[in-house]
Amino acid sequence: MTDIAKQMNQLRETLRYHEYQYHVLDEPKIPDSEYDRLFHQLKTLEQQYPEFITANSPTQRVGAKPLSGFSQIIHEIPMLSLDNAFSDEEFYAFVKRIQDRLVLLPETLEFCCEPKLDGLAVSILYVNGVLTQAATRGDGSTGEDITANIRTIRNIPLQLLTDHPPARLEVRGEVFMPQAGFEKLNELALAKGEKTFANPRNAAAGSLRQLDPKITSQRPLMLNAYSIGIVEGVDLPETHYGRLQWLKSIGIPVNAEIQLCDGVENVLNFYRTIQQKRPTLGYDIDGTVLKINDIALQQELGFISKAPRWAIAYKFPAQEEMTI
Ligand SMILES: NC(=O)n1nc(-c2ccco2)nc1N
Repeated sequence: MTDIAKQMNQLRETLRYHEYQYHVLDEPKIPDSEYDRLFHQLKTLEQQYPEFITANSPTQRVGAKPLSGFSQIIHEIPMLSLDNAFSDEEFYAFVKRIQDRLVLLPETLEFCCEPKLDGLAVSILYVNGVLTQAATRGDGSTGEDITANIRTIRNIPLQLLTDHPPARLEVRGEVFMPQAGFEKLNELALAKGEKTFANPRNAAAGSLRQLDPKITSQRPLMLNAYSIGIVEGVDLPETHYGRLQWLKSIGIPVNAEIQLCDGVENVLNFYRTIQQKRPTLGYDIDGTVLKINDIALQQELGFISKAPRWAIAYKFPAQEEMTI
């Protein structure tokens, strides 16, 4: 490989490292200006030596041309929906159903507790560590191919940060728009006499459904992963929390509020703590998702038709609708 090509690959690795530090660990090691300088340096070299451009270079996030439409993708593993609870009593009933079903009941039940992000569920497939395909949840069995738009989301890595990537890894998570970005987008739209969005969830959905990736690329979208679908060629941790930590270690952003809670009272404390923090999070949530942490127990409990027996969305009381 020529020295130029080596220099370009080195720049790509450096940029990927700093993207990880900034977007996943929230611990930037360099100022944005230095990142922009490195990015511009790589962009310039790629313009001078286009033969050395790689598909997953950090400069290749925005697709060339708009699509004429979205093709359909069938989910190999259906994307499940969640049963809801709206009170402590309904959560207790959910736990009792679990206790009644488990053959060997552990002393206490450990839950992985997560904020329930109010965005759009997506599925992102990495083949040998490279972002290859992405789809909306759709009806749970079939979704729309939004690969070109997902590639433009800055905190989603175009390739996994590991020397031993799994043959296939499907990351499932929520794409959302932070409130600050939503307000700025609506101000811009108002100033340009364009339509505004009623709420960040609609703004995220509208941005992901753009046929032109250049438009999506200008929208302040983020992903937080919350589960794994297809996985081949790697031994995963045996707990849900352990799997989320593993995703984070290979470059996938995971929500910072996620906690392990042992026993029902600690789970309810988490619910109330997140409810209190809700106005300060900077993004919309509509409750929490409380999951049995042990994978073997999840598998023993299985699903009722589409929803899992091992997880429940405990929602907050409806807020008065926002008026724009
Ligand atoms: N929306 C959201 O934040 N979700 N959704 C799940 C989920 C849906 C199905 C299994 O897990 N988990 C979280 N944190």
